Amino acid sequence: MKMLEVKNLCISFGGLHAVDRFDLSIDKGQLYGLIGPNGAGKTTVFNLLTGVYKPDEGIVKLEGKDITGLKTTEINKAGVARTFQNIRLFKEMTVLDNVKAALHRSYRYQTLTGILRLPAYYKQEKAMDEKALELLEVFDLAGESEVLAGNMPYGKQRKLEIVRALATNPKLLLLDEPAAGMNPQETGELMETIRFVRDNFEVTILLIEHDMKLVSGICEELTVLNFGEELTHGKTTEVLNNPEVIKAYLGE
Ligand SMILES: Nc1ncnc2c1ncn2[C@@H]1O[C@H](COP(=O)(O)OP(=O)(O)OP(=O)(O)O)[C@@H](O)[C@H]1O
Repeated sequence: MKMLEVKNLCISFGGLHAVDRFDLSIDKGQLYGLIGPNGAGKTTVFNLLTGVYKPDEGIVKLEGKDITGLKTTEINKAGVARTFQNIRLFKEMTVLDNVKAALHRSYRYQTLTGILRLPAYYKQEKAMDEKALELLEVFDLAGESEVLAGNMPYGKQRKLEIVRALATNPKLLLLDEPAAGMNPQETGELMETIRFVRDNFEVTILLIEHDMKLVSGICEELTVLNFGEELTHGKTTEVLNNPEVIKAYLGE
């Protein structure tokens, strides 16, 4: 069974077909790329997959389960997590608390337990501390657990975003331009991190990226969007050598 199966996804804003008859099929454990020129509709696809927008038409299935049109929280619960083009961290909170905020979704105590600070509350807080630190250790961020997220270097903030997404225990991780604003060294480290995540967290990854070095370095297959429609899809090297794709990027 496919991890993600998208058929005939469509959404228009006014007269603009932002995403038009879009199909996507991703196997479990794949590292898949969604590329295309600026304004092609890539982020809109992510917004449709995560329930930010409801599609006008089409169907989205996660491991065979229809998740089309569900709310963002329901889709996250079903196993889809994402990061954003612009970093969205709680910059005034510590690195540890950022991860704990994401974990809260899976560790739910009764409101009263929290308000009255009953023993169950402390037990769960401790469990969350341990889980968050464990995750941070895996990503070599445990040493900075008490640092304010906004004070960390850019590359580490991006890494923390991925940790926060993983804290929700996803089957499918969507990364929106994870290398945006990174220097070549940070991008190189990010590629290692993404591969590591795929191999060690049993997660399937779909990423949007403009950095072709990253795309060709880690994506096994690609779909190219152009003006809201699929231009082509297939193995990464074949797609990147396709004259139509080169033309779309050069804007000829
Ligand atoms: N909420 C909205 N209302 C109106 N138009 C929108 C909305 N969201 C996206 N669009 C339009 O849909 C088109 C696709 O935008 P989108 O952000 O998905 O492109 P993209 O491929 O992610 O671009 P980039 O690579 O520059 O991030 C654009 O023309 C954009 O202006």
